[in-house]
Amino acid sequence: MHEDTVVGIIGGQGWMGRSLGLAWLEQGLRPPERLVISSRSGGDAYRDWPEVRCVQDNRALVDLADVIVLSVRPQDLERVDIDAGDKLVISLLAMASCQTVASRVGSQRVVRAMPNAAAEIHRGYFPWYATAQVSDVERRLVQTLLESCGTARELPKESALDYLTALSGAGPAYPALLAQSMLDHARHSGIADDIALEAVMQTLVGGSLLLEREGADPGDMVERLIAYDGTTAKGLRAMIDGGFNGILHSGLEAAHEAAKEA
Ligand SMILES: NC(=O)C1=CN([C@@H]2O[C@H](COP(=O)(O)OP(=O)(O)OC[C@H]3O[C@@H](n4cnc5c(N)ncnc54)[C@H](O)[C@@H]3O)[C@@H](O)[C@H]2O)C=CC1
Ligand SMILES: O=C(O)[C@@H]1CCC=N1
Repeated sequence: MHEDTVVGIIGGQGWMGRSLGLAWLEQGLRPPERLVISSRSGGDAYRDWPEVRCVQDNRALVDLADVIVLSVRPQDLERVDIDAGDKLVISLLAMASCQTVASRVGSQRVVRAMPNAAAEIHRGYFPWYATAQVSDVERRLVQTLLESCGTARELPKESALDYLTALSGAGPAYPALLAQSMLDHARHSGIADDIALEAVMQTLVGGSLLLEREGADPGDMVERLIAYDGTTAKGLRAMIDGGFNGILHSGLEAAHEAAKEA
């Protein structure tokens, strides 16, 4: 990335926009004077970076920026009235294809990326797809900008992004649902709230870190614990026989359907 490159984030005070913007500042990827933020809702996410330019007018942002990140809710896209010309536009929007974004912003150099909530702690997952007009140099820039908040991966086909919106885009919600269900059961089993919460959180975080370190197929761990044939196996068999996979898959399917552009 050229040292003079100015990056603008439309919606930069929002959850994903500020996750990226602050990561770039904290990691030195962009000096504050090379970052421009616009947001309809105001906000003070950049209060510690006074040289960051916060503007109200998206057209002013487009004039100032070389690369434009679009980080508004899908339903707000139609109100983003800009002409990005031949500039690179990186869209974080769910349910909005590259073609839809290109038609809206007036540039054919579009990247569509699908972040997730863990971007906030730089453990996100960013699959992304670029239109043919995006150059190799720009693709390297995109990869650098996105992996500031976790893991980023360029996809060969845009079509996978609808499914990944459901799988990884929404994904951080699934451990939260699992934790909530485990907590409910622990409390109904007479475990004190503080112990129940500590047990659930340590178990889910520790178990995830163990999976990450093992690096193996998670199914191997499931099979290994079933083969161990202890109390864990009794629980796993009851969950699997009780329809766990079917319920999870139906949820992923519902989210996938919702992610498809209308
Ligand atoms: N939050 C998440 O976990 C994920 C979000 N996404 C996508 O990221 C995008 C941003 O989502 P969030 O950051 O969660 O939303 P958010 O609601 O936190 O932030 C959106 C920001 O855009 C601003 N905005 C709206 N219209 C505007 C306009 N015309 N001009 C300038 N700013 C405007 C709002 O004021 C707000 O600050 C969405 O398209 C969403 O689908 C994708 C995956 C995960
Ligand atoms: O829930 C949503 O609509 C956004 C897009 C995928 C994850 N969060």
